[in-house]
Amino acid sequence: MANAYIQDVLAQVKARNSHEPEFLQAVEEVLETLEPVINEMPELQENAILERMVEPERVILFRIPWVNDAGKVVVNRGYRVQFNSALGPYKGGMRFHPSVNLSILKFLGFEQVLKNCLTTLPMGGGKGGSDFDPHGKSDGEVMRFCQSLMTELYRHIGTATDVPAGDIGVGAREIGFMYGQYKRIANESSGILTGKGLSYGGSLIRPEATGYGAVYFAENMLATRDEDFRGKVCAVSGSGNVAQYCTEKLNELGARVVTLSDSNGFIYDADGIDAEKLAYVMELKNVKRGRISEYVKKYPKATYTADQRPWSVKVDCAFPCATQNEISGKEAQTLVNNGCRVVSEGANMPSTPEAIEVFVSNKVLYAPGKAANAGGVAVSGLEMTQNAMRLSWSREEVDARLKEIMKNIHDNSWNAAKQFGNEGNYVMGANIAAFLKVANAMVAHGVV
Ligand SMILES: NC(=O)C1=CN([C@@H]2O[C@H](COP(=O)(O)OP(=O)(O)OC[C@H]3O[C@@H](n4cnc5c(N)ncnc54)[C@H](OP(=O)(O)O)[C@@H]3O)[C@@H](O)[C@H]2O)C=CC1
Ligand SMILES: O=C(O)CCC(=O)C(=O)O
Repeated sequence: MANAYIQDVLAQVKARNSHEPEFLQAVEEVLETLEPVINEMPELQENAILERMVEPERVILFRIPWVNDAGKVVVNRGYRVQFNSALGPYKGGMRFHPSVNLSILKFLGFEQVLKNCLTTLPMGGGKGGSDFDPHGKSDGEVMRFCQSLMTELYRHIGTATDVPAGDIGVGAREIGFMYGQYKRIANESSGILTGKGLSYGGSLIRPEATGYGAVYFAENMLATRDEDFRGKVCAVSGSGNVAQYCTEKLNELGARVVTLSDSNGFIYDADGIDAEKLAYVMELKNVKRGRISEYVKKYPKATYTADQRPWSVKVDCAFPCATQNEISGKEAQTLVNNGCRVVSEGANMPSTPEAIEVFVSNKVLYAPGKAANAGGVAVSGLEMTQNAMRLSWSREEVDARLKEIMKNIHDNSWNAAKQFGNEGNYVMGANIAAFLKVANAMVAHGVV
């Protein structure tokens, strides 16, 4: 990379955040694709736009004391990273997972700013969460934890300030508990969170949106080669919200999904995880809160491989829908060697830099998470719109809007890559399309 301004900023980011590997990875991945625009727009350097974009506007860190079922006081750490509000209120999920730290939330917040911009809806970017692990906790423990978290967080959020949502470990149950506590403290019913239940202001299709969106994006990529999903064999990783609805949509479009996973291993079902098997997985994961290994007891023709990810299986398409850095360079090469030609990221930053290099250099139709998984936050934006209008759209209407948004993100990313001489490179296209819009808004706002 030749551009001196980008190199200077990267060096500063590394010096200042040397203990934050995921954040550095996300920033480096974006900055190294921006050279063509930085070269053409000296005003960006004059306004220190890159320096400002890599620094969160605000980071809130707080303690979350709560009482477990044994009567013991437990203290977790809570965060909200309010990264960039140039385009609208901070918007992004809350993650509950023992691995949560500032590096992970800053990488997610940084990505969220660009992702939200791609949706074309007026949303800034943020992310938050806690090192709390919901696995193995009772509903009562999860409720007390969520109430304690919101008792601090409520003063930092608002419909025009910051609107959190779900992410890993935060689904309908957790959103409900957080919403209830917000309403109680603030004495108001408002669209303060998205991903809410339908009966109290949620949007139809929000639960499905991230998984469906990743498939819609891939459908658009396949269309550039006059192909569709019929008969395609697909690997999906994870077995949570995004993986479940990704599988549902792939089934609907005629593909055969042969894998799912969790943090302990993956299942392989050569016959395909059809609608009936998927309903079993949804009950297993969302209600019983069990492990994916239990699938093979119910469907003995399938196999379970402990401590492995599903990327060794021969597939046409891969949908990483679990977590960051879940595809190494070696695994990417295995996928490509086995004939995989489409990768659409339901998760945030699931491919390592080495894996991205393998996909791009082998001309895989590769959609980075900030483009491919933007459907979730897009429908969150639509939930905010419906809340503001105090009405609800039908399933068909929201799904049609989601499809249109995913097509626009695809086309805008494609066109930006083409304009800057790298046709077919969705990494560069998505980064440039989003960056330019955020940067221009920041220039317009002056030095803030
Ligand atoms: N929900 C949403 O709307 C959006 C989510 N995303 C991203 O999609 C991904 C999945 O989120 P979501 O489905 O909502 O989360 P869920 O909590 O519903 O599911 C997460 C899944 O990923 C697995 N997983 C989590 N951590 C790891 C790990 N370290 N190694 C292997 N597997 C892991 C979980 O397994 P286990 O149960 O063993 O932990 C589980 O199967 C995340 O990257 C998230 O940031 C992106 C956009 C929007
Ligand atoms: O719906 C939202 O606000 C955020 C979803 C999210 O966390 C993400 O896009 O990674």
